[in-house]
Amino acid sequence: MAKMNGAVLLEDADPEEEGGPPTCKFKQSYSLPFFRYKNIVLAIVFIDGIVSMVLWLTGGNSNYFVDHVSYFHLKDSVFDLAIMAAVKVVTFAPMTSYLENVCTEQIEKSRNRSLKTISKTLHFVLILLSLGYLAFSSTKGGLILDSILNDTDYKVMHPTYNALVISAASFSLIECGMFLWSFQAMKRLKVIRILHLYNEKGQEVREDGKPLKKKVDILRLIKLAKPETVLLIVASLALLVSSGSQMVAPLFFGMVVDVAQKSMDELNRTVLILFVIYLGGAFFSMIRSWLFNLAGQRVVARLRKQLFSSIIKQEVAFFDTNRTGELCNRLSSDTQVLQNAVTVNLSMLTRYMLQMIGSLVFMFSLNAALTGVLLAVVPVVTLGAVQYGKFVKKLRQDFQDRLGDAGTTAEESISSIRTVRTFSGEVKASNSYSSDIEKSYLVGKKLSVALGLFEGGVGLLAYGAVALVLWYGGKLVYENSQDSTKGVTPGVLTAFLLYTLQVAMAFALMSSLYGDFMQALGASVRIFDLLDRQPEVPNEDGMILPEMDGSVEFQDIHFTYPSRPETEVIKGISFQVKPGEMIALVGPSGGGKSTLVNLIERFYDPNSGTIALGGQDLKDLDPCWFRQKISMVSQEPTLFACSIKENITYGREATTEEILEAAKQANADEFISTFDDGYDTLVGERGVRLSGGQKQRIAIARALIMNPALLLLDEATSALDAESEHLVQEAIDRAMKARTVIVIAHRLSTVRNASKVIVIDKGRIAEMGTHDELLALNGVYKRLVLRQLTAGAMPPDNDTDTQIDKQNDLETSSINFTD
Ligand SMILES: Nc1ncnc2c1ncn2[C@@H]1O[C@H](COP(=O)(O)OP(=O)(O)OP(=O)(O)O)[C@@H](O)[C@H]1O
Repeated sequence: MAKMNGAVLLEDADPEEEGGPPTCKFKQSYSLPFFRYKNIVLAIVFIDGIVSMVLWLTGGNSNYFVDHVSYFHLKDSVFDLAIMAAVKVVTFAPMTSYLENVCTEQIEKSRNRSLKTISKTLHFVLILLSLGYLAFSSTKGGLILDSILNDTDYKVMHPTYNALVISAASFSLIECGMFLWSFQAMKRLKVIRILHLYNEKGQEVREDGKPLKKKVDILRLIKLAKPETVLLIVASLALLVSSGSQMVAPLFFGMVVDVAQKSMDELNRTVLILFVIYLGGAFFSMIRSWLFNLAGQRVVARLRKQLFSSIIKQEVAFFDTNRTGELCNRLSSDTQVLQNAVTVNLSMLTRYMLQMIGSLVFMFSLNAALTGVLLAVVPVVTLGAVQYGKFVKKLRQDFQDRLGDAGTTAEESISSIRTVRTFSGEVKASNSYSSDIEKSYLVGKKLSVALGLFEGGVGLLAYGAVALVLWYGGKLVYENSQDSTKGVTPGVLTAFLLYTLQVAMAFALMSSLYGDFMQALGASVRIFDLLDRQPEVPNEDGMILPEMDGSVEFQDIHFTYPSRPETEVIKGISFQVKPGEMIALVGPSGGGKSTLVNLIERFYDPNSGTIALGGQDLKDLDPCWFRQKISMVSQEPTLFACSIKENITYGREATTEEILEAAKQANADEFISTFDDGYDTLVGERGVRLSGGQKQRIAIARALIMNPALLLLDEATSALDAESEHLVQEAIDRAMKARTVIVIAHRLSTVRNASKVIVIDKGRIAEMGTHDELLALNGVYKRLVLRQLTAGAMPPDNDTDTQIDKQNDLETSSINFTD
């Protein structure tokens, strides 16, 4: 058994033993909650030790102390009790800890005899010891009490010594009770222990395998601002000065009230000082606010950059399960919440705390009794605010989540505006967004009431305190007017009231900051989760081959999409593509052709089997490097919202000549030249300002400029008009020359030219061979061809060859090899 930071790892536990861990695909470990028997006992024993020592050391005078040690007497000395408390700490604390360890181990190895014996002995010794301490302290207490009552010569001890005797007896009684209960408490360990599950990457997961949300890490949250330390130090100094001015100002305010009754000169001087204090305060407030906000902006900019690079590095499967809108929300609103939390809110918190503490110090110095009246209400307000704050935090979190959902819905509709328009989906989209917003509004409504009650409640209590102070202060001013040695002057009361207002305001604002902090803590969990996430498929590191010939080999590949783990999509596929070959993948829709292409790009890793590229296992190669050697042209290429030139050079930097050459090869130069801005023409979001055929030709140019060793091609099925299709096809044919090509084929001409045709059906290779060989097989391939040729009707077998011959004349026409 191994132990780590209080957590007991059970993965090594002996499976022979009864009570061993249940078989589970995750690694398991247990930890114990903090509030448990052992820690309570330790707390009691330590408090006993500290209280006894303090009572002993602070009682009597030094002679008394020496007398007690050197001339020990059971009824006159308490030295023995102090030593007893110390001995308790050094015996009970390690023994109880050891007992807990033994009993935890016993849960897994309940038949282990030696563990049983050790735990029984420990229980027994602890009970015996505690009974002994109880007997001693109570006997001593009884004897002293008897002497006080009946022995007239008995010299009563110092009060703290008497307190020590009472405390020793009481603590011994509590400890004895605790140890008598230890059998039961240790049995409960099995029930109270917390199970932790870890996946193979060491991430803590829930039972369903999903990663467990990490707890809030406040220290890490604050560390975000570490690079701004200098800025924050200067800002904090400014904060100190501005808070200082705020703290002394009421004092001078009070003085003004008092001196106004005496002399005009003094009044002028005091008001001038007050003015200078306010001026200085305003200047430093400005510096404070500027620097804290600046630090906040820098933190959030850095955080956003880090977060985006973490998101963009994630494996493709991550984006199958995480919605774009949700991720964008993390980037925009969650980071915004954090910006305020780690800088501005932190500064406000410090400011209000300083304001509160400073004001209270001044208030005490002005009048302790008045301050006492004020402080009587503070704990009530604090407790109420904290409890209510928790409730508000939950509501805020809920509100933020629902708002996030609405944002995602809006993003989806706006980014797919063409589809929305085509299907007249505006009303549907609006309804869907409205319904999401309605849900967030319902929570928002509750939140508004809760916030209102929160602020109102805290305000009522705070200003109630002010009213109380005013009444009591008024009484003191009245007393002062009757007898100048009593009570306080009106100036002191004024200053005091201002301080009270300051404390009340600081307190109320601090409680509203509490809500903001809670919101930031919630956001930080989500942000840190994303920041820490390691992509399952790495993007860098690995071998770089001296040369890449573009050959590909699949060996018994099985694959399941992580977002749909119950369906195996590829079921044991093996094939080889030699350098320079052109392989056509054909088969019914949903058979798994695109999935094979995704696997070559290592968008996903197969469940089993190996894929070799250039003769080397794909997993050993540097993904960044090999992806440079592969180009992919899909049916519906995505362009970025920048210029044509920038789109063509997306994969690598290129000279103007290279760009022109690639565009010419891709039959794109001609139409680009007709645009006013030529290669600098902006293509719009996802290339919306271009036609389908134009987009495809730019995508081909983008692929060609990489001069790939392996070209992955998903032929366009139809969508294009004849002229456009011809231009695209010509570009594709040119692109396919002199390199290894794997094409998801939809055209008979492509298939006929292929070195090998692989028919993929339901995740398996149904047939493999040349066009002619497959036709001769008279199987799936032939049926696919014929179904297309005869518009779905199956012709009689003897007509087949004639029809194929006819079709061969129409080599350039498009064939859809789908069901
Ligand atoms: N990202 C994904 N997550 C989960 N399942 C997926 C994903 N992409 C594809 N699939 C499923 O995998 C199976 C194979 O899909 P694939 O796209 O490879 O088929 P295909 O042969 O290329 O089809 P088509 O010719 O229609 O493009 C389908 O059942 C599909 O639903």
